[in-house]
Order: sequence, then C-alpha cells, then structure tokens
Amino acid sequence: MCGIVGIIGNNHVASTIYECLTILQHRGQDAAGIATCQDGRLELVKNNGLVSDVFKSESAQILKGNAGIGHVRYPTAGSSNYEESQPFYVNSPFGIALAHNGNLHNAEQLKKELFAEDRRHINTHSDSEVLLNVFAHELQNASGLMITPEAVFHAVSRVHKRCQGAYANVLIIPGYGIVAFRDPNGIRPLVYGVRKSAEGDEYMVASESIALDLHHFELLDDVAPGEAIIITNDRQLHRRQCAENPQLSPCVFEYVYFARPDSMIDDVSVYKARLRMGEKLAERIKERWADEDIDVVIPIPESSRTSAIPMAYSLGVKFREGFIKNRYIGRTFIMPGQEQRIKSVRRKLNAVELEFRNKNVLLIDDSIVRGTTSRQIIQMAREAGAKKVFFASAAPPVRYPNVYGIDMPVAEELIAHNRTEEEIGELLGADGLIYQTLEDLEAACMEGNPKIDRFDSSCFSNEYVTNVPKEYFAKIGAMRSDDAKQ
Ligand SMILES: O=P(O)(O)OC[C@H]1O[C@H](OP(=O)(O)OP(=O)(O)O)[C@H](O)[C@@H]1O
Ligand SMILES: NC(=O)CC[C@H](N)C(=O)O
Ligand SMILES: [Mg+2]
Repeated sequence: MCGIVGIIGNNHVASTIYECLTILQHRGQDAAGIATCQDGRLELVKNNGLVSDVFKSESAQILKGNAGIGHVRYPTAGSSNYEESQPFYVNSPFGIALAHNGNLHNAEQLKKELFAEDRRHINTHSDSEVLLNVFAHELQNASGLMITPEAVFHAVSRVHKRCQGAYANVLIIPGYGIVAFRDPNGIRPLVYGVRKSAEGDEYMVASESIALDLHHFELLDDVAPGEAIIITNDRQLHRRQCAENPQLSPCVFEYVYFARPDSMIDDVSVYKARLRMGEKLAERIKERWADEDIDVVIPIPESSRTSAIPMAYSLGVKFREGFIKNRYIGRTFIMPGQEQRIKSVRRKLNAVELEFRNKNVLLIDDSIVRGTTSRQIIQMAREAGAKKVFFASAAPPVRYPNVYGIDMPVAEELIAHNRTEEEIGELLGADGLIYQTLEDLEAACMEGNPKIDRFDSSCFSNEYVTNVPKEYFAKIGAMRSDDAKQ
C-alpha cells in the first residue's frame, strides 16, 4: 500500500511534497522519493528508508520547481532494492516520472510484450516500471511533437486495456503538467483538490485527503475509477473517463487498517466507518457472549482505537487504554520480514498491569492477519494478570492472498487460512474469539456512501474483482513469501 502525491503550485513544491509524504508515511515505510520539475528538467531524489531519512537539507537544493510528485513505498512486487523505489523515470517520449500505488498481476506478460513488440527494456522486477513504460509507449503512439489532452487520455485508455490489477498513479511530464488516473475498479484511493490563490490556482493529487488538509487544499473529488485527470502547467484541469466499463470497487482493507481515520475515501469517512465497525461488532458480542462477565474493553493501538470506543459504549463496559504504544516504532504489519514484525510488536506495545489484574478483558484489534500481534498481545494480557482474555476483530478472518497492493501473497502465512474460528482462537491462546462478518464490515463502509455497491474484499471472500490467473498466485507466492524474502 504505497502513498502517492503530486502538486502543481506557485512556488517550489518539494518541501510541501515532503510534508505530505510524512503524512502518508503509514502507507509505506520501506522507501521514499520525490521528483520535481523546473525549466523542463526533472530532478529526482529517492532511497530506501523513512521520509525523514531519505531527504536531507541538501535535497531541497536539488529538488527545484513548482511541480512535482512523491512516493512512499510498501513493496508488493520485485524486491525492496533501491532500484525499485519510486518515482520511476523514463526519458521517452518527453520524459515522464511515475508514482504508483497498487499491483499489476500481468506485469510479466507485459514485460515480454514491451520488449518484443514495443522495443522497451525493463530494468527491474518492479510492476510499476512496467506500467510506466506501457503508458509511455502508448503516449508516444498517440502524440505528435506536442502533447495534447487527447493523446494523454488515449494513452490512459490503452493502459486500462493492457494493465490488469490495481493502480492509482500520478505522473509528471516536464513542461506539460501532472496526470493522475485510477484503474477501472478504483481499487486504490486517489483524491484531488485545489488551493485558490490570486497568483493562480494550485492543485494537489494524493492517496488520502489528509495530505490536502495539511496545506489547506480544498478537496474537490475522488478520481473516479477509470478516470484520468490532467493539470497542465498553465493550470487547466481536464478530466475524462477512459475506461469502457468502470465499476467502483474500493479495497475494503483501506477502511479497516490502511488509511488514516481522518481521511475521506470515495466519499466515506474512514473514521465513521470504523465507528460503525465497532457498533456492529458489539451487537455480535451481545448475542454470543451474553453470559460472560466482561470487565473492560481494551484496544490494541493504533488502528483499532476508533472502533473500540463505540464497542465499549454499546456493551456498557468500561473502555481503558491497557496497552501503551511506543510512538517511535512504526507499523509492524507492513514491515518486510516476520522476525522483524514479531520483535517489533513487543517493542511497540507495553501493558498497563492494573488494567488487567484479576479482570476479564475484551481486547479488540482492527484485523488479525498473520496473528503476529494478537498472539503476543494475548500472552502479555495474561502475564499482566488477566483472568480471562477475549479477543474481537473488527474485520472478518483474512484467509486469502491480496494481489492489489497489500503484501499478503501466501495464503499459508495467514493464520485464518484453512482454519475455523475455534481453531484460530486456540492458536492465539484466547478464551474466546469473535470476528466481524463480511456483510457487517461492508455495510459499515457502504453506509457512508450508498453509491458504492461493491468492494474489493478478496482477502476475506476469495472473490477477486479482476481475473487473476491461478499461476499468478503461485508465482507471487514463490517470489514474495517470507521464506523467499529471507
Ligand atoms: O495479525 P498481524 O499479522 O499482526 O496483523 C494485524 C495487525 O497489524 C496491524 O497493526 P500495525 O502495528 O501494523 O499498525 P497500527 O499501529 O496502525 O495498528 C493491525 O492494526 C493489526 O494490529
Ligand atoms: N503497495 C504498493 O502500492 C506497491 C507498488 C508497487 N507494486 C511496488 O511494489 O513498488
Ligand atoms: Mg495494529
């Protein structure tokens, strides 16, 4: 789940992009990059690491220009090497840099086509480099000596025909402007906004609306599924639907975990969706555990906190912060290896003993994926003196791989795969385990925007919104399992 941003402003934009990337850091912790453009020349700084590590004060000297794009990476294809950090750059036609959030499942096939038919060489294992070259090839075919909106829209429509999977993209073309588009299912989020000014309107495109808030850009809209928008250097905004059969199917896991609660995604407040998840889960708990004497509800920081509050309220049980988070440790789920994830959970969270001693506690997390967090947390609750430890997940059991930008490529690594809820509860060491139903989860999100009539919920349902060939699962599993990464 990467984070992307693009800005056309009245002054140098590098420091604004930098700040936006720090705001989007929760979407990717492995690498970061910024490309800016001044006088037709692209400058690029990127590296592995957090935003604050990658950009030094000298980066501001390099990254000149009033248009630019930025990226924070959480790899889902290829490797974590520096070469695969983004933005990617291709020099023909016109020079284009791209930042991509998502994952293509036909990248291997496209790579062959690009070489054999389009005479383009792909130099990494990144699907994003493939995507950029497909766009570049199609733009080259569609344009003459000058770029026109028509040519760009045509190139995007060709990308929709050739690329399969999830993509929310922002590109910069020197001397022309910024282009942003979203795949025909709108799986990954993308919004844009404007900041009005006497010197000329400034525009921003970003994965999440929080990036706009920070710099007082007014949210205009989501980029629609299949739609492309262009903001030219002279601040003309062009929009066009470029897909034949677009159907909004946003990733439901954005609402569960990935996005920040203060973001709006496809017109749904992530915060409110999480509140509703907590309310709905409380109803299930009342049915199932009516006879249990639960003393306290405790969230597992960070992402479950929003759902825990209405859940405790609806159950009529005290809400307490029983785990304190070390604010300097990032998200554990998006760390690249299992060993690092296991160690980081304990470093990140510590129990407040008095909230556990001799109590029946109900812990809530937003999701249980590999079980890394929940297993250790239940153990910690017991060590802190809890009598009984119940566990609730605001999402259903995660049983199937994600192929759209979340690094969960292997079903066998998921604790719920091929297991019943009872078996999972036992494995986690809980006295009771309850999951949200998929119906309730989708309803919690959909109630924010009744126009959404389907989600990509494939990691819960095994139903993928694109046609993913069986061989892809085998291939991505072999390449990106925890063992393979080791
Ligand atoms: O079952 P697992 O494989 O452990 O994955 C699920 C856990 O990982 C995430 O937390 P994370 O620490 O990444 O982020 P957070 O601080 O936003 O909760 C998520 O919120 C769950 O707590
Ligand atoms: N999580 C993502 O959006 C990843 C983008 C791209 N597939 C990469 O691996 O760099
Ligand atoms: Mg968590």
